[in-house]
Amino acid sequence: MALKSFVEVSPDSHFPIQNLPFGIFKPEPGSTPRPGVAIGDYVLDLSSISDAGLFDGPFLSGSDCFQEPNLNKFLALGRPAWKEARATLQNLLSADEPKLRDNANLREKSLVPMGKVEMLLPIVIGDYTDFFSSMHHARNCGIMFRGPENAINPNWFHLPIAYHGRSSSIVVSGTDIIRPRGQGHPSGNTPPYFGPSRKLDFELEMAAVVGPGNELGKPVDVNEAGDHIFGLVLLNDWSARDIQSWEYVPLGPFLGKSFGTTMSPWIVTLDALEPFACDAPKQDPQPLPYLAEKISKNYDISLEVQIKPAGQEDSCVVTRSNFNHLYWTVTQQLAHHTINGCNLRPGDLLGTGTISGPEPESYGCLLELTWNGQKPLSLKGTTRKFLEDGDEVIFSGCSKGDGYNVGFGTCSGKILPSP
Ligand SMILES: O=C(O)/C=C/C(=O)CC(=O)CC(=O)O
Ligand SMILES: [Ca+2]
Ligand SMILES: [Mg+2]
Repeated sequence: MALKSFVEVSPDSHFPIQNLPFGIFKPEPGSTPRPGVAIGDYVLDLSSISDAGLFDGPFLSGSDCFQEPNLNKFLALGRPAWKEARATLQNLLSADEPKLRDNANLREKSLVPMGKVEMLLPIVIGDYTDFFSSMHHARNCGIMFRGPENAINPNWFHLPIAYHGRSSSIVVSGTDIIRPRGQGHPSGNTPPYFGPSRKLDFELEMAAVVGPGNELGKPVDVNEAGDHIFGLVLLNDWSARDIQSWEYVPLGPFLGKSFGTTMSPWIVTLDALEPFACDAPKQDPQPLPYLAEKISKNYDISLEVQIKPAGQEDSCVVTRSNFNHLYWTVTQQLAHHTINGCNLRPGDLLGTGTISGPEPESYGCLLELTWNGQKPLSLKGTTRKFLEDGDEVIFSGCSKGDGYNVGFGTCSGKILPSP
């Protein structure tokens, strides 16, 4: 029999008892931020569960990590504590456990309707790195930016490359994004222009949330890298393609990326995703030993992007992809990140890179979907080459199990005009 909660959860919910993603929320305006897990249409307040002494296992009974306004302290405790929290919460929320089910007072205090809460960024992000791990995305961008002969640089197949992103401009889903201004260069010998970006794009990504991290100078073994990843979120690496293509040679992404990055509020744990683990693509050539994993796995997570065009009621699906298209796994990314001795810290964020699949309907950004604006997309009565002011971009992600989902909810943002 599948595990069931006493909290009513509709069959299409992203948040059944099998999921229990972690976030930070305010139960009402003015109240202090606190950790919670999503269960159906409710958020379970972990600060009240902790106050009630219900985290009684060896790792969490003496900890005040659930009284914190972010999850960093909990992340630093590592996998044994994460597993204990999940087991405690699955037990407390299950249909046949009376402790919370039959305690009206505690239920009233700790179960808050999701419609009433404000979700915040769940972690303090010290450092944000964005990888480039979909071969399809790398090839398509390469053809457009560098020409078909050199579409993918030879190093790409030997190491998961990345750029250092900007953590200060990472915002939680629902935050508006102001169209960036910057320099662009139309073509040929014309001088550069300055103004609002004319090629504003989204990038469909996910990101790994780092747990305990490592000491400076001590790399993480690729086969132990999984223990350093708490979970995954949806991530939109908004990109201004005109600013990017003019500025980023030879040093890489800068102002074309750093004006905003949106993440979903719920961190879905790797433990919840384990039933959806699948083989990662075969890597050819074989990676060097420090990147060779005993078990190389991805997760089967269906991803979808919708655009709600300015002034319209309905949104249109513009692409459908899957996390399992990634060539480099998140554990290889993490191991590679630390191989030179670089230290990761609790709450660091590792973007996967744009997740494009092989078919044009599965490309992960407008640059690819419209082939740099050459083939506009039709969206119910209107068309788009790139994003316009007032457009809202909505990502969703979900793994479908036998009679239940493990989902991420949504990650959305609306474009506001440049000031
Ligand atoms: O092909 C390039 O030169 C750059 C592509 C990107 O936009 C970089 C990036 O954000 C990586 C990714 O999302 O996969
Ligand atoms: Ca990116
Ligand atoms: Mg960005």
